[in-house]
Amino acid sequence: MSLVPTLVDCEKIQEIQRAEGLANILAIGTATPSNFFYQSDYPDYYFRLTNSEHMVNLKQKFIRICDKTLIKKRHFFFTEEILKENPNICEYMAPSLNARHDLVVTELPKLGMEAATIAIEEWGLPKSKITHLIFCTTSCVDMPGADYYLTKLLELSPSVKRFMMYHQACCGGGMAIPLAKDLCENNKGSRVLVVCAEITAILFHGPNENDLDSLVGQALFSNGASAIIMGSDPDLSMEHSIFEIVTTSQTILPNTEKLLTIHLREAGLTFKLHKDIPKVISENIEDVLLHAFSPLGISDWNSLFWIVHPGGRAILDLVEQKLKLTEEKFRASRHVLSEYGNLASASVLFVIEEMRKKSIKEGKSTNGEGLDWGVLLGFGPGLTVETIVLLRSLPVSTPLSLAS
Ligand SMILES: CC(C)(COP(=O)(O)OP(=O)(O)OC[C@H]1O[C@@H](n2cnc3c(N)ncnc32)[C@H](O)[C@@H]1OP(=O)(O)O)[C@@H](O)C(=O)NCCC(=O)NCCSC(=O)/C=C/c1ccc(O)cc1
Repeated sequence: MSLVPTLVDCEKIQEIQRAEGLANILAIGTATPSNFFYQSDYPDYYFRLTNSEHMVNLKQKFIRICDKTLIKKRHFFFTEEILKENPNICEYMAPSLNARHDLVVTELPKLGMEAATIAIEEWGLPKSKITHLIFCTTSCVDMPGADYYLTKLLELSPSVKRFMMYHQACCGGGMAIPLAKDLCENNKGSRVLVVCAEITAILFHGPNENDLDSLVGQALFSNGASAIIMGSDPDLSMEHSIFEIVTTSQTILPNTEKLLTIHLREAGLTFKLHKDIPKVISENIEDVLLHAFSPLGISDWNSLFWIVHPGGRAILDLVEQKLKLTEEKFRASRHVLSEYGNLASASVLFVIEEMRKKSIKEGKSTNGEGLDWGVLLGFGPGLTVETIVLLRSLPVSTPLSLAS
């Protein structure tokens, strides 16, 4: 008798491996370093710390940029003490990659663990049920990676299947969800922990008159971690479904590869943020949405709830104007931008959490501000990638950890 499985057997095996339902978000956690600055105080701190007080005009420009961001505060891992011990990190483009990496590599999994622990606690099931881990960051590159150290810190099973997503920048969160969805839907019973953590110390640079893009970045980026647990076919006697992930898609915008570029150099991450990024995103956004939503017969953008990467105030303003959205549609994204700044890959999960929390607080009928359908948008480097995740928001059920 042959021991080689027949084609029919293989199909059966494949069928058994697949989940029945769509992937769901089952729990969320967020964390930030305790050290933070109010945006209004940041220009004084930044120019003093980098010994740049003599650049009077540039400081005035930085004050104007900070003011226009509509960011209220940002959390940072780097304290004044750490920066003073590492003057090369403050000096514009001085070789400093080793020092940055040595600081970030050990701290990043710890920050990720804080967010993951909150998500696991909310989920309420034993950690041994986590089958996959996706760790996403643009803050360092190392081996073994942050996924490995987080597995050890959380005491997950050594046979958890790990995926490390490096350097996807701001679309990282939006890219991790489609990967987790595929894992959930193709592996019956799997539970995927997604962690996005950023300690953007890797791109902290002193000011320079010839690098205004960097100056804009110094006014935007901040540190934090977010985590979600995803799974298909939730056991509703023990698990809460927050959002169902219906479809995902990704698009490269034409002729945009020079608009947002990020390079790993001896001085850390250097980047170009073209002034036209908000305009180009807004000009393309309707086509991207039509492509994603026309199969569902949805074209009234105000009928959706919106989880948009808070990349910068101007991006939110122009997209909102272009789609003729009412003011409250980007409330959750604007709130996250104001309270935390641009958290790169971790941002969109902060927005999901903010939307869910507010929906519960206001007694809405679904986690998506009382609406059934919504969209998640992430904007990434290039500007070559747009990621869209469609969500069907499920009825509000308050997890125990949020009930008080
Ligand atoms: C809040 C901004 C920065 C300023 O507001 P505004 O309404 O445009 O105001 P202004 O036009 O008056 O600009 C204020 C000043 O800033 C200058 N400026 C205005 N954008 C610029 C500019 N890209 N260049 C260089 N000068 C400028 C502008 O020229 C002006 O200078 P001045 O006339 O002397 O006051 C606004 O432009 C804005 O939100 N821009 C979008 C920012 C943006 O591209 N966000 C990034 C998306 S990508 C991302 O999220 C992640 C990247 C990432 C990267 C690395 C990682 O590790 C992880 C992640």
